[in-house]
Amino acid sequence: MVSDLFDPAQWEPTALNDEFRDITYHRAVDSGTVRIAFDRPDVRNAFRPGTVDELYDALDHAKRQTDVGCVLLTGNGPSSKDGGWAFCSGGDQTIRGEDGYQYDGDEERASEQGRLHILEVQRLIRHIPKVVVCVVPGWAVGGGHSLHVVCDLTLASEEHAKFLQTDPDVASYDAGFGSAYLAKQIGQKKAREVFFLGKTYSAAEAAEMGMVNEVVPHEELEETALEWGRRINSKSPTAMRMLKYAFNMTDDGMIGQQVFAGEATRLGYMTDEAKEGRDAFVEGREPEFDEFPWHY
Ligand SMILES: CC(C)(COP(=O)(O)OP(=O)(O)OC[C@H]1O[C@@H](n2cnc3c(N)ncnc32)[C@H](O)[C@@H]1OP(=O)(O)O)[C@@H](O)C(=O)NCCC(=O)NCCSC(=O)c1cc(O)c2ccccc2c1O
Repeated sequence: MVSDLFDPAQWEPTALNDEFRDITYHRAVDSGTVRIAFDRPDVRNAFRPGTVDELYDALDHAKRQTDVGCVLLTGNGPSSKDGGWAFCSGGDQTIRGEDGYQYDGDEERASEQGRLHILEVQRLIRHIPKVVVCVVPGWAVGGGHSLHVVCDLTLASEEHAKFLQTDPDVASYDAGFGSAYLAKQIGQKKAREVFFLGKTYSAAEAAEMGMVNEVVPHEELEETALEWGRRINSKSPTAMRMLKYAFNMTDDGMIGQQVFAGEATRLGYMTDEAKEGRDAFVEGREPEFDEFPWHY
C-alpha cells in the first residue's frame, strides 16, 4: 500500500521507484503525469538529506521525460502511529546538526557535511519545464510549507490540509522563495503574519489568502490532481514551458532571463535561418542570410 489516497489502477512504478527509501515515484498509466511522494508518514513526512537526494533525482528524471508535462508532488499517508496526514513537515529536526541536516543512519555518508539542499530542490521545481502541482493531503509545515509555495499550483484536502510556518520556532529561516516569494503570492502583511505569528491555516483560509488554488474533499484529492494532470498535458508543451518561464522571469532576475532566453534560443535553432548559420560554418563558407526577413 503506497498511500490511502493512492489508486494502484491509475499508476505504475517508475524504474527508479525501487531504489528509493524515503519517497515513492510513479507514472500515470493514461497521461504524461508523474507522482512523487514523501514516504515518511510517521514523522509527518519530514525530510532528511537522503530524502532530499531522492527528491532531486526523481525531479531530475521527470525533467528529462519529454512525454511528461505534469509533476504531482505529495505526501503518502496516513501515519501508522496516529492516523495523521501530512504533505511535509520540513527538515527532520532530530538529525539537524551545526552545519545543516546530517546523513544520520547512513554509514557510507555519515561523515559528509550537513546539508541545506532542499533549496536546490526548490530551484529545480522552479526551473523544471513542467507544471509542478503540490497536492497537500495534510500538514504543510516549515520547509514543507516553502515547497508548496514554490510549486506552480497547490491543491489541498478540505478536511486535513493545514498550513503552518514554524521556521522561527526552530531558529531556521527560508529567506528566499519560502518567505519573499510567499509575499508576492499573498501580500506583505499576510506573509509576515505567516512567519511572525505562526498561526495554523485551514485549506479554505489558505485558498482565501491566494496560496492554494483549489480545495477538494480528501477522498477526491488524488483523482482531482490526476484530472489536473490530464488538462495540463492536453496543452501545447512549448506554450506551457514559455509561460512558466515568463511567470518566473520578473522575480528571478538574470537567472530568469537566462532560462527564458535559453528556450528562445532553442526555438531559434529550429529555424532554417539558424541552420544556414550552422551549415555555413561546417561547410567553410560565408552564411547566406538574404532570404530571411528582418521580422517586425
Ligand atoms: C508538523 C506538526 C505541526 C504536526 O503536529 P501534530 O501534533 O499533528 O503531530 P506531532 O507533533 O505529534 O508529530 C508526529 C510525529 O512526527 C514527528 N515530526 C513531525 N515533524 C517533524 C520534523 N520536522 N522532524 C522530525 N520529526 C517530526 C514528531 O516528532 C512526532 O514523532 P513521535 O515519535 O512523537 O510520534 C508538528 O509535528 C511540527 O511542528 N513539526 C515540526 C515542524 C518544523 O519545525 N519543521 C522544521 C522547520 S525548518 C525547515 O524545515 C527547513 C529545512 C531546510 O532544509 C532549510 C534549508 C535552508 C533554509 C531553511 C530551511 C528550513 O527552514
